[in-house]
Amino acid sequence: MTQTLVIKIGTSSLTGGINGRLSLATLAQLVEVLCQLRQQGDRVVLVSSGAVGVGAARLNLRERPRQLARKQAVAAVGQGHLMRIYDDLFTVLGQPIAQILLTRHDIIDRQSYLNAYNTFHELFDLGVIPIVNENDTVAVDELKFGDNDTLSALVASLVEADWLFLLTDVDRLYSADPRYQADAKPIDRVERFEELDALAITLGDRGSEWGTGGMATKITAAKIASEAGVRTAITEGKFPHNILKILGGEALGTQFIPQPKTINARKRWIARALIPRGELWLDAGAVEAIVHQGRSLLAAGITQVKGDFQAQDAIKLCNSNGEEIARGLVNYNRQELNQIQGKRSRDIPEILGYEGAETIVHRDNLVLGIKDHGNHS
Ligand SMILES: Nc1ncnc2c1ncn2[C@@H]1O[C@H](COP(=O)(O)OP(=O)(O)O)[C@@H](O)[C@H]1O
Ligand SMILES: N[C@@H](CCC(=O)OP(=O)(O)O)C(=O)O
Repeated sequence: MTQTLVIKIGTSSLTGGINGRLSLATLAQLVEVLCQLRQQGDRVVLVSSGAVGVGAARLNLRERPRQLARKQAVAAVGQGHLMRIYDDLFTVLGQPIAQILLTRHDIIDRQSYLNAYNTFHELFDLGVIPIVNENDTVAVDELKFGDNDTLSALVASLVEADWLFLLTDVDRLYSADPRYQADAKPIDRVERFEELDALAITLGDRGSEWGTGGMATKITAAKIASEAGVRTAITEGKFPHNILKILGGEALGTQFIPQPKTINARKRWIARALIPRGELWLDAGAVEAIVHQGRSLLAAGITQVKGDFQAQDAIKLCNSNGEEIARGLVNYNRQELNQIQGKRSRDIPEILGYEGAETIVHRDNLVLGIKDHGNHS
């Protein structure tokens, strides 16, 4: 059976050894495994970090640059170098590759998102392995993925992958960072994310010296992927053959069981690809109408408006305690909502002086049961 596989390799696995230089053995084995999967007929996407790390090594920098402009410049050096190495290795095995650099903005913009979808599918048809990274050189600070774990999960959701592999420098998730707690317990399988909350895992906020996200961003990625029906495995990048073993059914690494897909691709994009720009707090009647009766949100049930947003931005819908109960695309901007919150729909044209949408968030643009990810600490 043909499968779609997204494999993400972190900086910590790509660069090892002396002075953070590229770990050639790992790269060569990874390339071999990916070519094997391609030859079996699978569709393969590689999400590769390393632009900043490789750029820094190329420029003989001793530590990861912190300042944005410097990081962007170093990434520009590293990305080209990294692709050249990938192209050399894949060419040895006759495998064509492509470079796809994405920014958060490309994912937020529906048209760019759909274009990216079409490009991935054309590349699959052509038998190419796309290699994805964040377009670090142009990404603006407040609109960055920052770590490639989240990016890889959004790519897995976009291409409707069967599997997401997160290759890192530990063999699996533990109850605590194994670098500091020798007795940390390994976690092999996660059926439901509530189990992780119950285990009270400690993840830290930063990974190894060159990595960015640590385990917290990997869990967030696994949640996003799982919601999109994608099975996720965290495993050690040093042993790329583990990918084949896991696909063959071996219980290696930490494997996250996907949830049944309950929302369509467009609603997944609203819920996870977009960044909410504001909040609408609702009274009990409005909560009941949207949660239990599947209705659109009308102005009458809005009690508070927060944030600064434009029409068609994503916003959070919250109950009277401020807990998020849904997310959606809003039909009015902040100033308009200040005027019409709590008002009857039929009075809106007179208040605003023009005919607007009847609903504030239409039910086709509304996603229920949303929880903010990444609340592990
Ligand atoms: N609970 C945990 N289980 C496993 N590893 C953890 C945990 N908490 C923190 N870590 C650390 O996360 C690191 C991997 O993250 P990171 O360096 O960002 O990797 P990558 O570059 O692969 O994204 C590991 O080296 C490990 O020390
Ligand atoms: N886009 C960045 C990724 C940053 C990064 O280090 O990510 P990761 O190693 O996956 O935690 C790069 O290529 O350097």
